[in-house]
Amino acid sequence: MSSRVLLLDIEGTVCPIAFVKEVLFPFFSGKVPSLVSSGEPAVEELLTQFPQDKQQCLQEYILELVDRDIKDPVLKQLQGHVWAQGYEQGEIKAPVYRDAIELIRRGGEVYIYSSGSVKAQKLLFGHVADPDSDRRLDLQPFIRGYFDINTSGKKTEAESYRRILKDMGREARDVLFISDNELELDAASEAGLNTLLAVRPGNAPISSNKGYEIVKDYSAL
Ligand SMILES: CSCCC(=O)C(=O)COP(=O)(O)O
Ligand SMILES: [Mg+2]
Repeated sequence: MSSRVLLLDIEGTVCPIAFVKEVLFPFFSGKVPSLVSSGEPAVEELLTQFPQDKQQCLQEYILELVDRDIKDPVLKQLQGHVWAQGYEQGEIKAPVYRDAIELIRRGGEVYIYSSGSVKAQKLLFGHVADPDSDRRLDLQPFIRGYFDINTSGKKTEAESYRRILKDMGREARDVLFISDNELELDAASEAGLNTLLAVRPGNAPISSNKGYEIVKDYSAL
């Protein structure tokens, strides 16, 4: 398995779901009032992409998207913009699992595919909490490429994985996709990728009837 190209999900696969739901999302939600009134051109440009009938109640609309964990491409870009401040000011560090850090550092071909924007992904892997000190680790040099719902489409659609393979210039049989989400594995399998179901502490219970091979520890990969 070590020669395979790896395509890794983030939330529930390389870091705990709680980091996204209890740290990143609340950090963003707390900044929404100042975000919508910031007048920053880049932010304004994104806000205008939300539906016309939501323009009068943008704050409530954005907070509802976050609460319902809607994978909206505009929301994901706004989140990346806000999280940048948190990472750069040292308020946020990403608790990537120790065995995921080792897997990524091992020097194989590693790609990331997350609903979080490419900008948010680069921030996360550039600001990883060192499990052995209070320093931060930068894993970006070990990652070949990043894919998100803007670059490649929804993670639950096979076509998205076909686009990713084309961008990587790889055959499906050479790529191993690891995710905690069986719907994502369904789509990746339909596109012909190899798959593993990540089972980590804090993940939602898995449905027992799909039969995906499970991985609980990445040290054997
Ligand atoms: C780039 S970290 C933020 C992750 C995020 O916003 C999210 O919605 C989680 O999606 P994933 O596809 O990584 O499960
Ligand atoms: Mg996930």
